[in-house]
Amino acid sequence: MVSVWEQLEKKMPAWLEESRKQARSGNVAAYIPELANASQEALGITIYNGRTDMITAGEHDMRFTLQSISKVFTLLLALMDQGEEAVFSKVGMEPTGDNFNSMLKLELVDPGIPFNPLINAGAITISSLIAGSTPAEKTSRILAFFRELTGDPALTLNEAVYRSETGTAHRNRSLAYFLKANRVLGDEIDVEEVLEVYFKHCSIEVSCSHLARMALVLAFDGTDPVTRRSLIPRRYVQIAKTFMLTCGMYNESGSFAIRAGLPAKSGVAGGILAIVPGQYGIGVIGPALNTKGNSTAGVHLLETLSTAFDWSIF
Ligand SMILES: NC(=O)CC[C@H](N)C(=O)O
Repeated sequence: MVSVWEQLEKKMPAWLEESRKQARSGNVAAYIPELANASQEALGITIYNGRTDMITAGEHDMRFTLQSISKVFTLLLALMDQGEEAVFSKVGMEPTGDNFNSMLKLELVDPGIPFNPLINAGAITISSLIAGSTPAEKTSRILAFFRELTGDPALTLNEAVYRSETGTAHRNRSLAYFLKANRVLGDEIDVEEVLEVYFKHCSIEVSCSHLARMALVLAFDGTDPVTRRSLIPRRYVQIAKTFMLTCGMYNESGSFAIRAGLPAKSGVAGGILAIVPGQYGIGVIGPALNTKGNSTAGVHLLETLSTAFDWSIF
């Protein structure tokens, strides 16, 4: 009998080329000017089971920045640093149905805390909860954690993307000042310092294999199946995976849950990290985005795979 892994290896190139056609209907993010340089037609994927070689196809070697994908892992670090109660006194647990950078509900709903840690307002709040007395110390703890998860000691920031974002992030700045006004960021917290930590973790540069490796740790409940090291408590991974399912694809999380049924997180550079629990970690890059901010071709490819192998967790 042909195994799933063998079928994946065999069929992946054709599936990838089919999904690549979807890139034409999307647009590369341009609100962070540096991201606009990415190739519209690119699509790459890496799947890892922790035992054999990774399965790769397309432009899987392409480098891109994590952007919102980093939010899952800063949430995990904040949970490890502060515990569940402290974190959820500052951010909620509900999807918004609004865009990832929306300000709307911070004003409409009382108390004005961000609805969840995966929207920008929530992730900026999470940045303020990372242990460390300076932005440099917080950033280096984040980098150390991400290096451990990817097994890559050379993982680092893309400085050009960081500078490009920090120079143009008027909306994120207003979100952060709004959080300050709502006292979600307390008196002791400097808004610019929190934003520095946030923009820096969004600018960490990866390829699909890094995403697949990070996803694999979550797929195995926080214990790296390759090194057998326990990196994250299981309870926190459970929280992160639940957020990925309900909020990870922004306000497209519902239809992605119905069509693919996998915990996943996307970023505006076009990356998607997806988990097949207990089995695989998946990393995808496709810079052309749909109107919700998700990779058009990447979403199509993940939905194709999940349907073909009945991967939905439901
Ligand atoms: N959706 C995203 O990937 C957003 C992350 C990006 N750094 C921002 O704050 O706008």
